[in-house]
Amino acid sequence: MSDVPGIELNNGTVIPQLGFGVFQIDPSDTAETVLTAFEAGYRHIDTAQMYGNEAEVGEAIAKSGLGRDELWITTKCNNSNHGYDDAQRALDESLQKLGLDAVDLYLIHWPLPGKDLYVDTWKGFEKAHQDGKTRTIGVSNFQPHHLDKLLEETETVPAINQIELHPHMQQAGLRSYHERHGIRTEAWSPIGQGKGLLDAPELVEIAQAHGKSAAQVVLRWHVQLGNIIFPKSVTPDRIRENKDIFDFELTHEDMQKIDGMEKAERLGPDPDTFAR
Ligand SMILES: NC(=O)C1=CN([C@@H]2O[C@H](COP(=O)(O)OP(=O)(O)OC[C@H]3O[C@@H](n4cnc5c(N)ncnc54)[C@H](OP(=O)(O)O)[C@@H]3O)[C@@H](O)[C@H]2O)C=CC1
Ligand SMILES: O=C1CO[C@H](CO)[C@@H](O)[C@@H]1O
Repeated sequence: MSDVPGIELNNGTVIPQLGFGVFQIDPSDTAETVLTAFEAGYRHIDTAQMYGNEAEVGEAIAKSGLGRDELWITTKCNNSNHGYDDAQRALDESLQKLGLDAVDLYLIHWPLPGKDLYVDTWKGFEKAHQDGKTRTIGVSNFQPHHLDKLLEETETVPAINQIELHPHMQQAGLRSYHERHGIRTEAWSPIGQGKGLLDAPELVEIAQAHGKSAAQVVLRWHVQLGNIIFPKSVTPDRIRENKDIFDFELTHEDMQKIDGMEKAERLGPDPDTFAR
């Protein structure tokens, strides 16, 4: 039995709240690193066509001996593949690389203001879902105005919006939009990419009080907020450490202290201008 809680989505499927992210893992290290994550008990992998390591994630899945129904695999449609037909072709390519008949979650990686094709792309996603190539469809880096347009012009409410979210970029407005519309929040760069954030005195103090690391405290803060997370690491001890977050609880005061760290400071691109 996995100790990772599941979160129910608006289509009734259940996603493991903790997964493993593989952005910036070199393809030559990916299969071994994902196998280390599987050994540590992770069952949810977050990859993307953009990351260039889907084939190696597929290699790890094949080698793991785990049943397909034990795993949650997410991938994302690359920015170069927006549009009704291209999005479906891109998913076919990802499935071939992953060695799967279907993924659990397919995401539009960025809304891409320059192209403004995300409504057509989403209709392609709806078709891919009907065709059984993905169990669930969602978006990433969407702002409320992008979501409004999908809700007005298409049939399916995204199950998930994957957005940059950590103590320095808490996204209160988007999170409450998601709650109002039954969309679950996935937090990318959940520990703020490690450096800097994890030295913050607030986190160090809370970590000492619980006998945990600052990374575990931040990940636990996400869990208690209901966010879905997939920290990345190539370091086996950290891979195990980041999963060891289900045996303690942050107090209301701890949560408030971390809430007070908000700076509205992005580490990644702004979705309203990012157009590549
Ligand atoms: N949809 C989108 O646009 C985006 C999605 N993502 C997704 O989110 C995932 C996670 O985000 P990412 O940007 O990688 O950032 P994370 O917040 O997961 O941080 C990863 C960094 O933190 C370090 N780290 C990991 N664990 C610890 C620890 N316990 N203590 C100290 N340092 C640690 C890692 O180092 P090391 O590896 O050396 O151990 C790495 O440098 C990605 O892999 C990807 O799947 C990310 C960006 C954008
Ligand atoms: O997933 C991703 C990883 O990070 C990149 C740089 O911030 C993003 O562009 C991309 O969306």
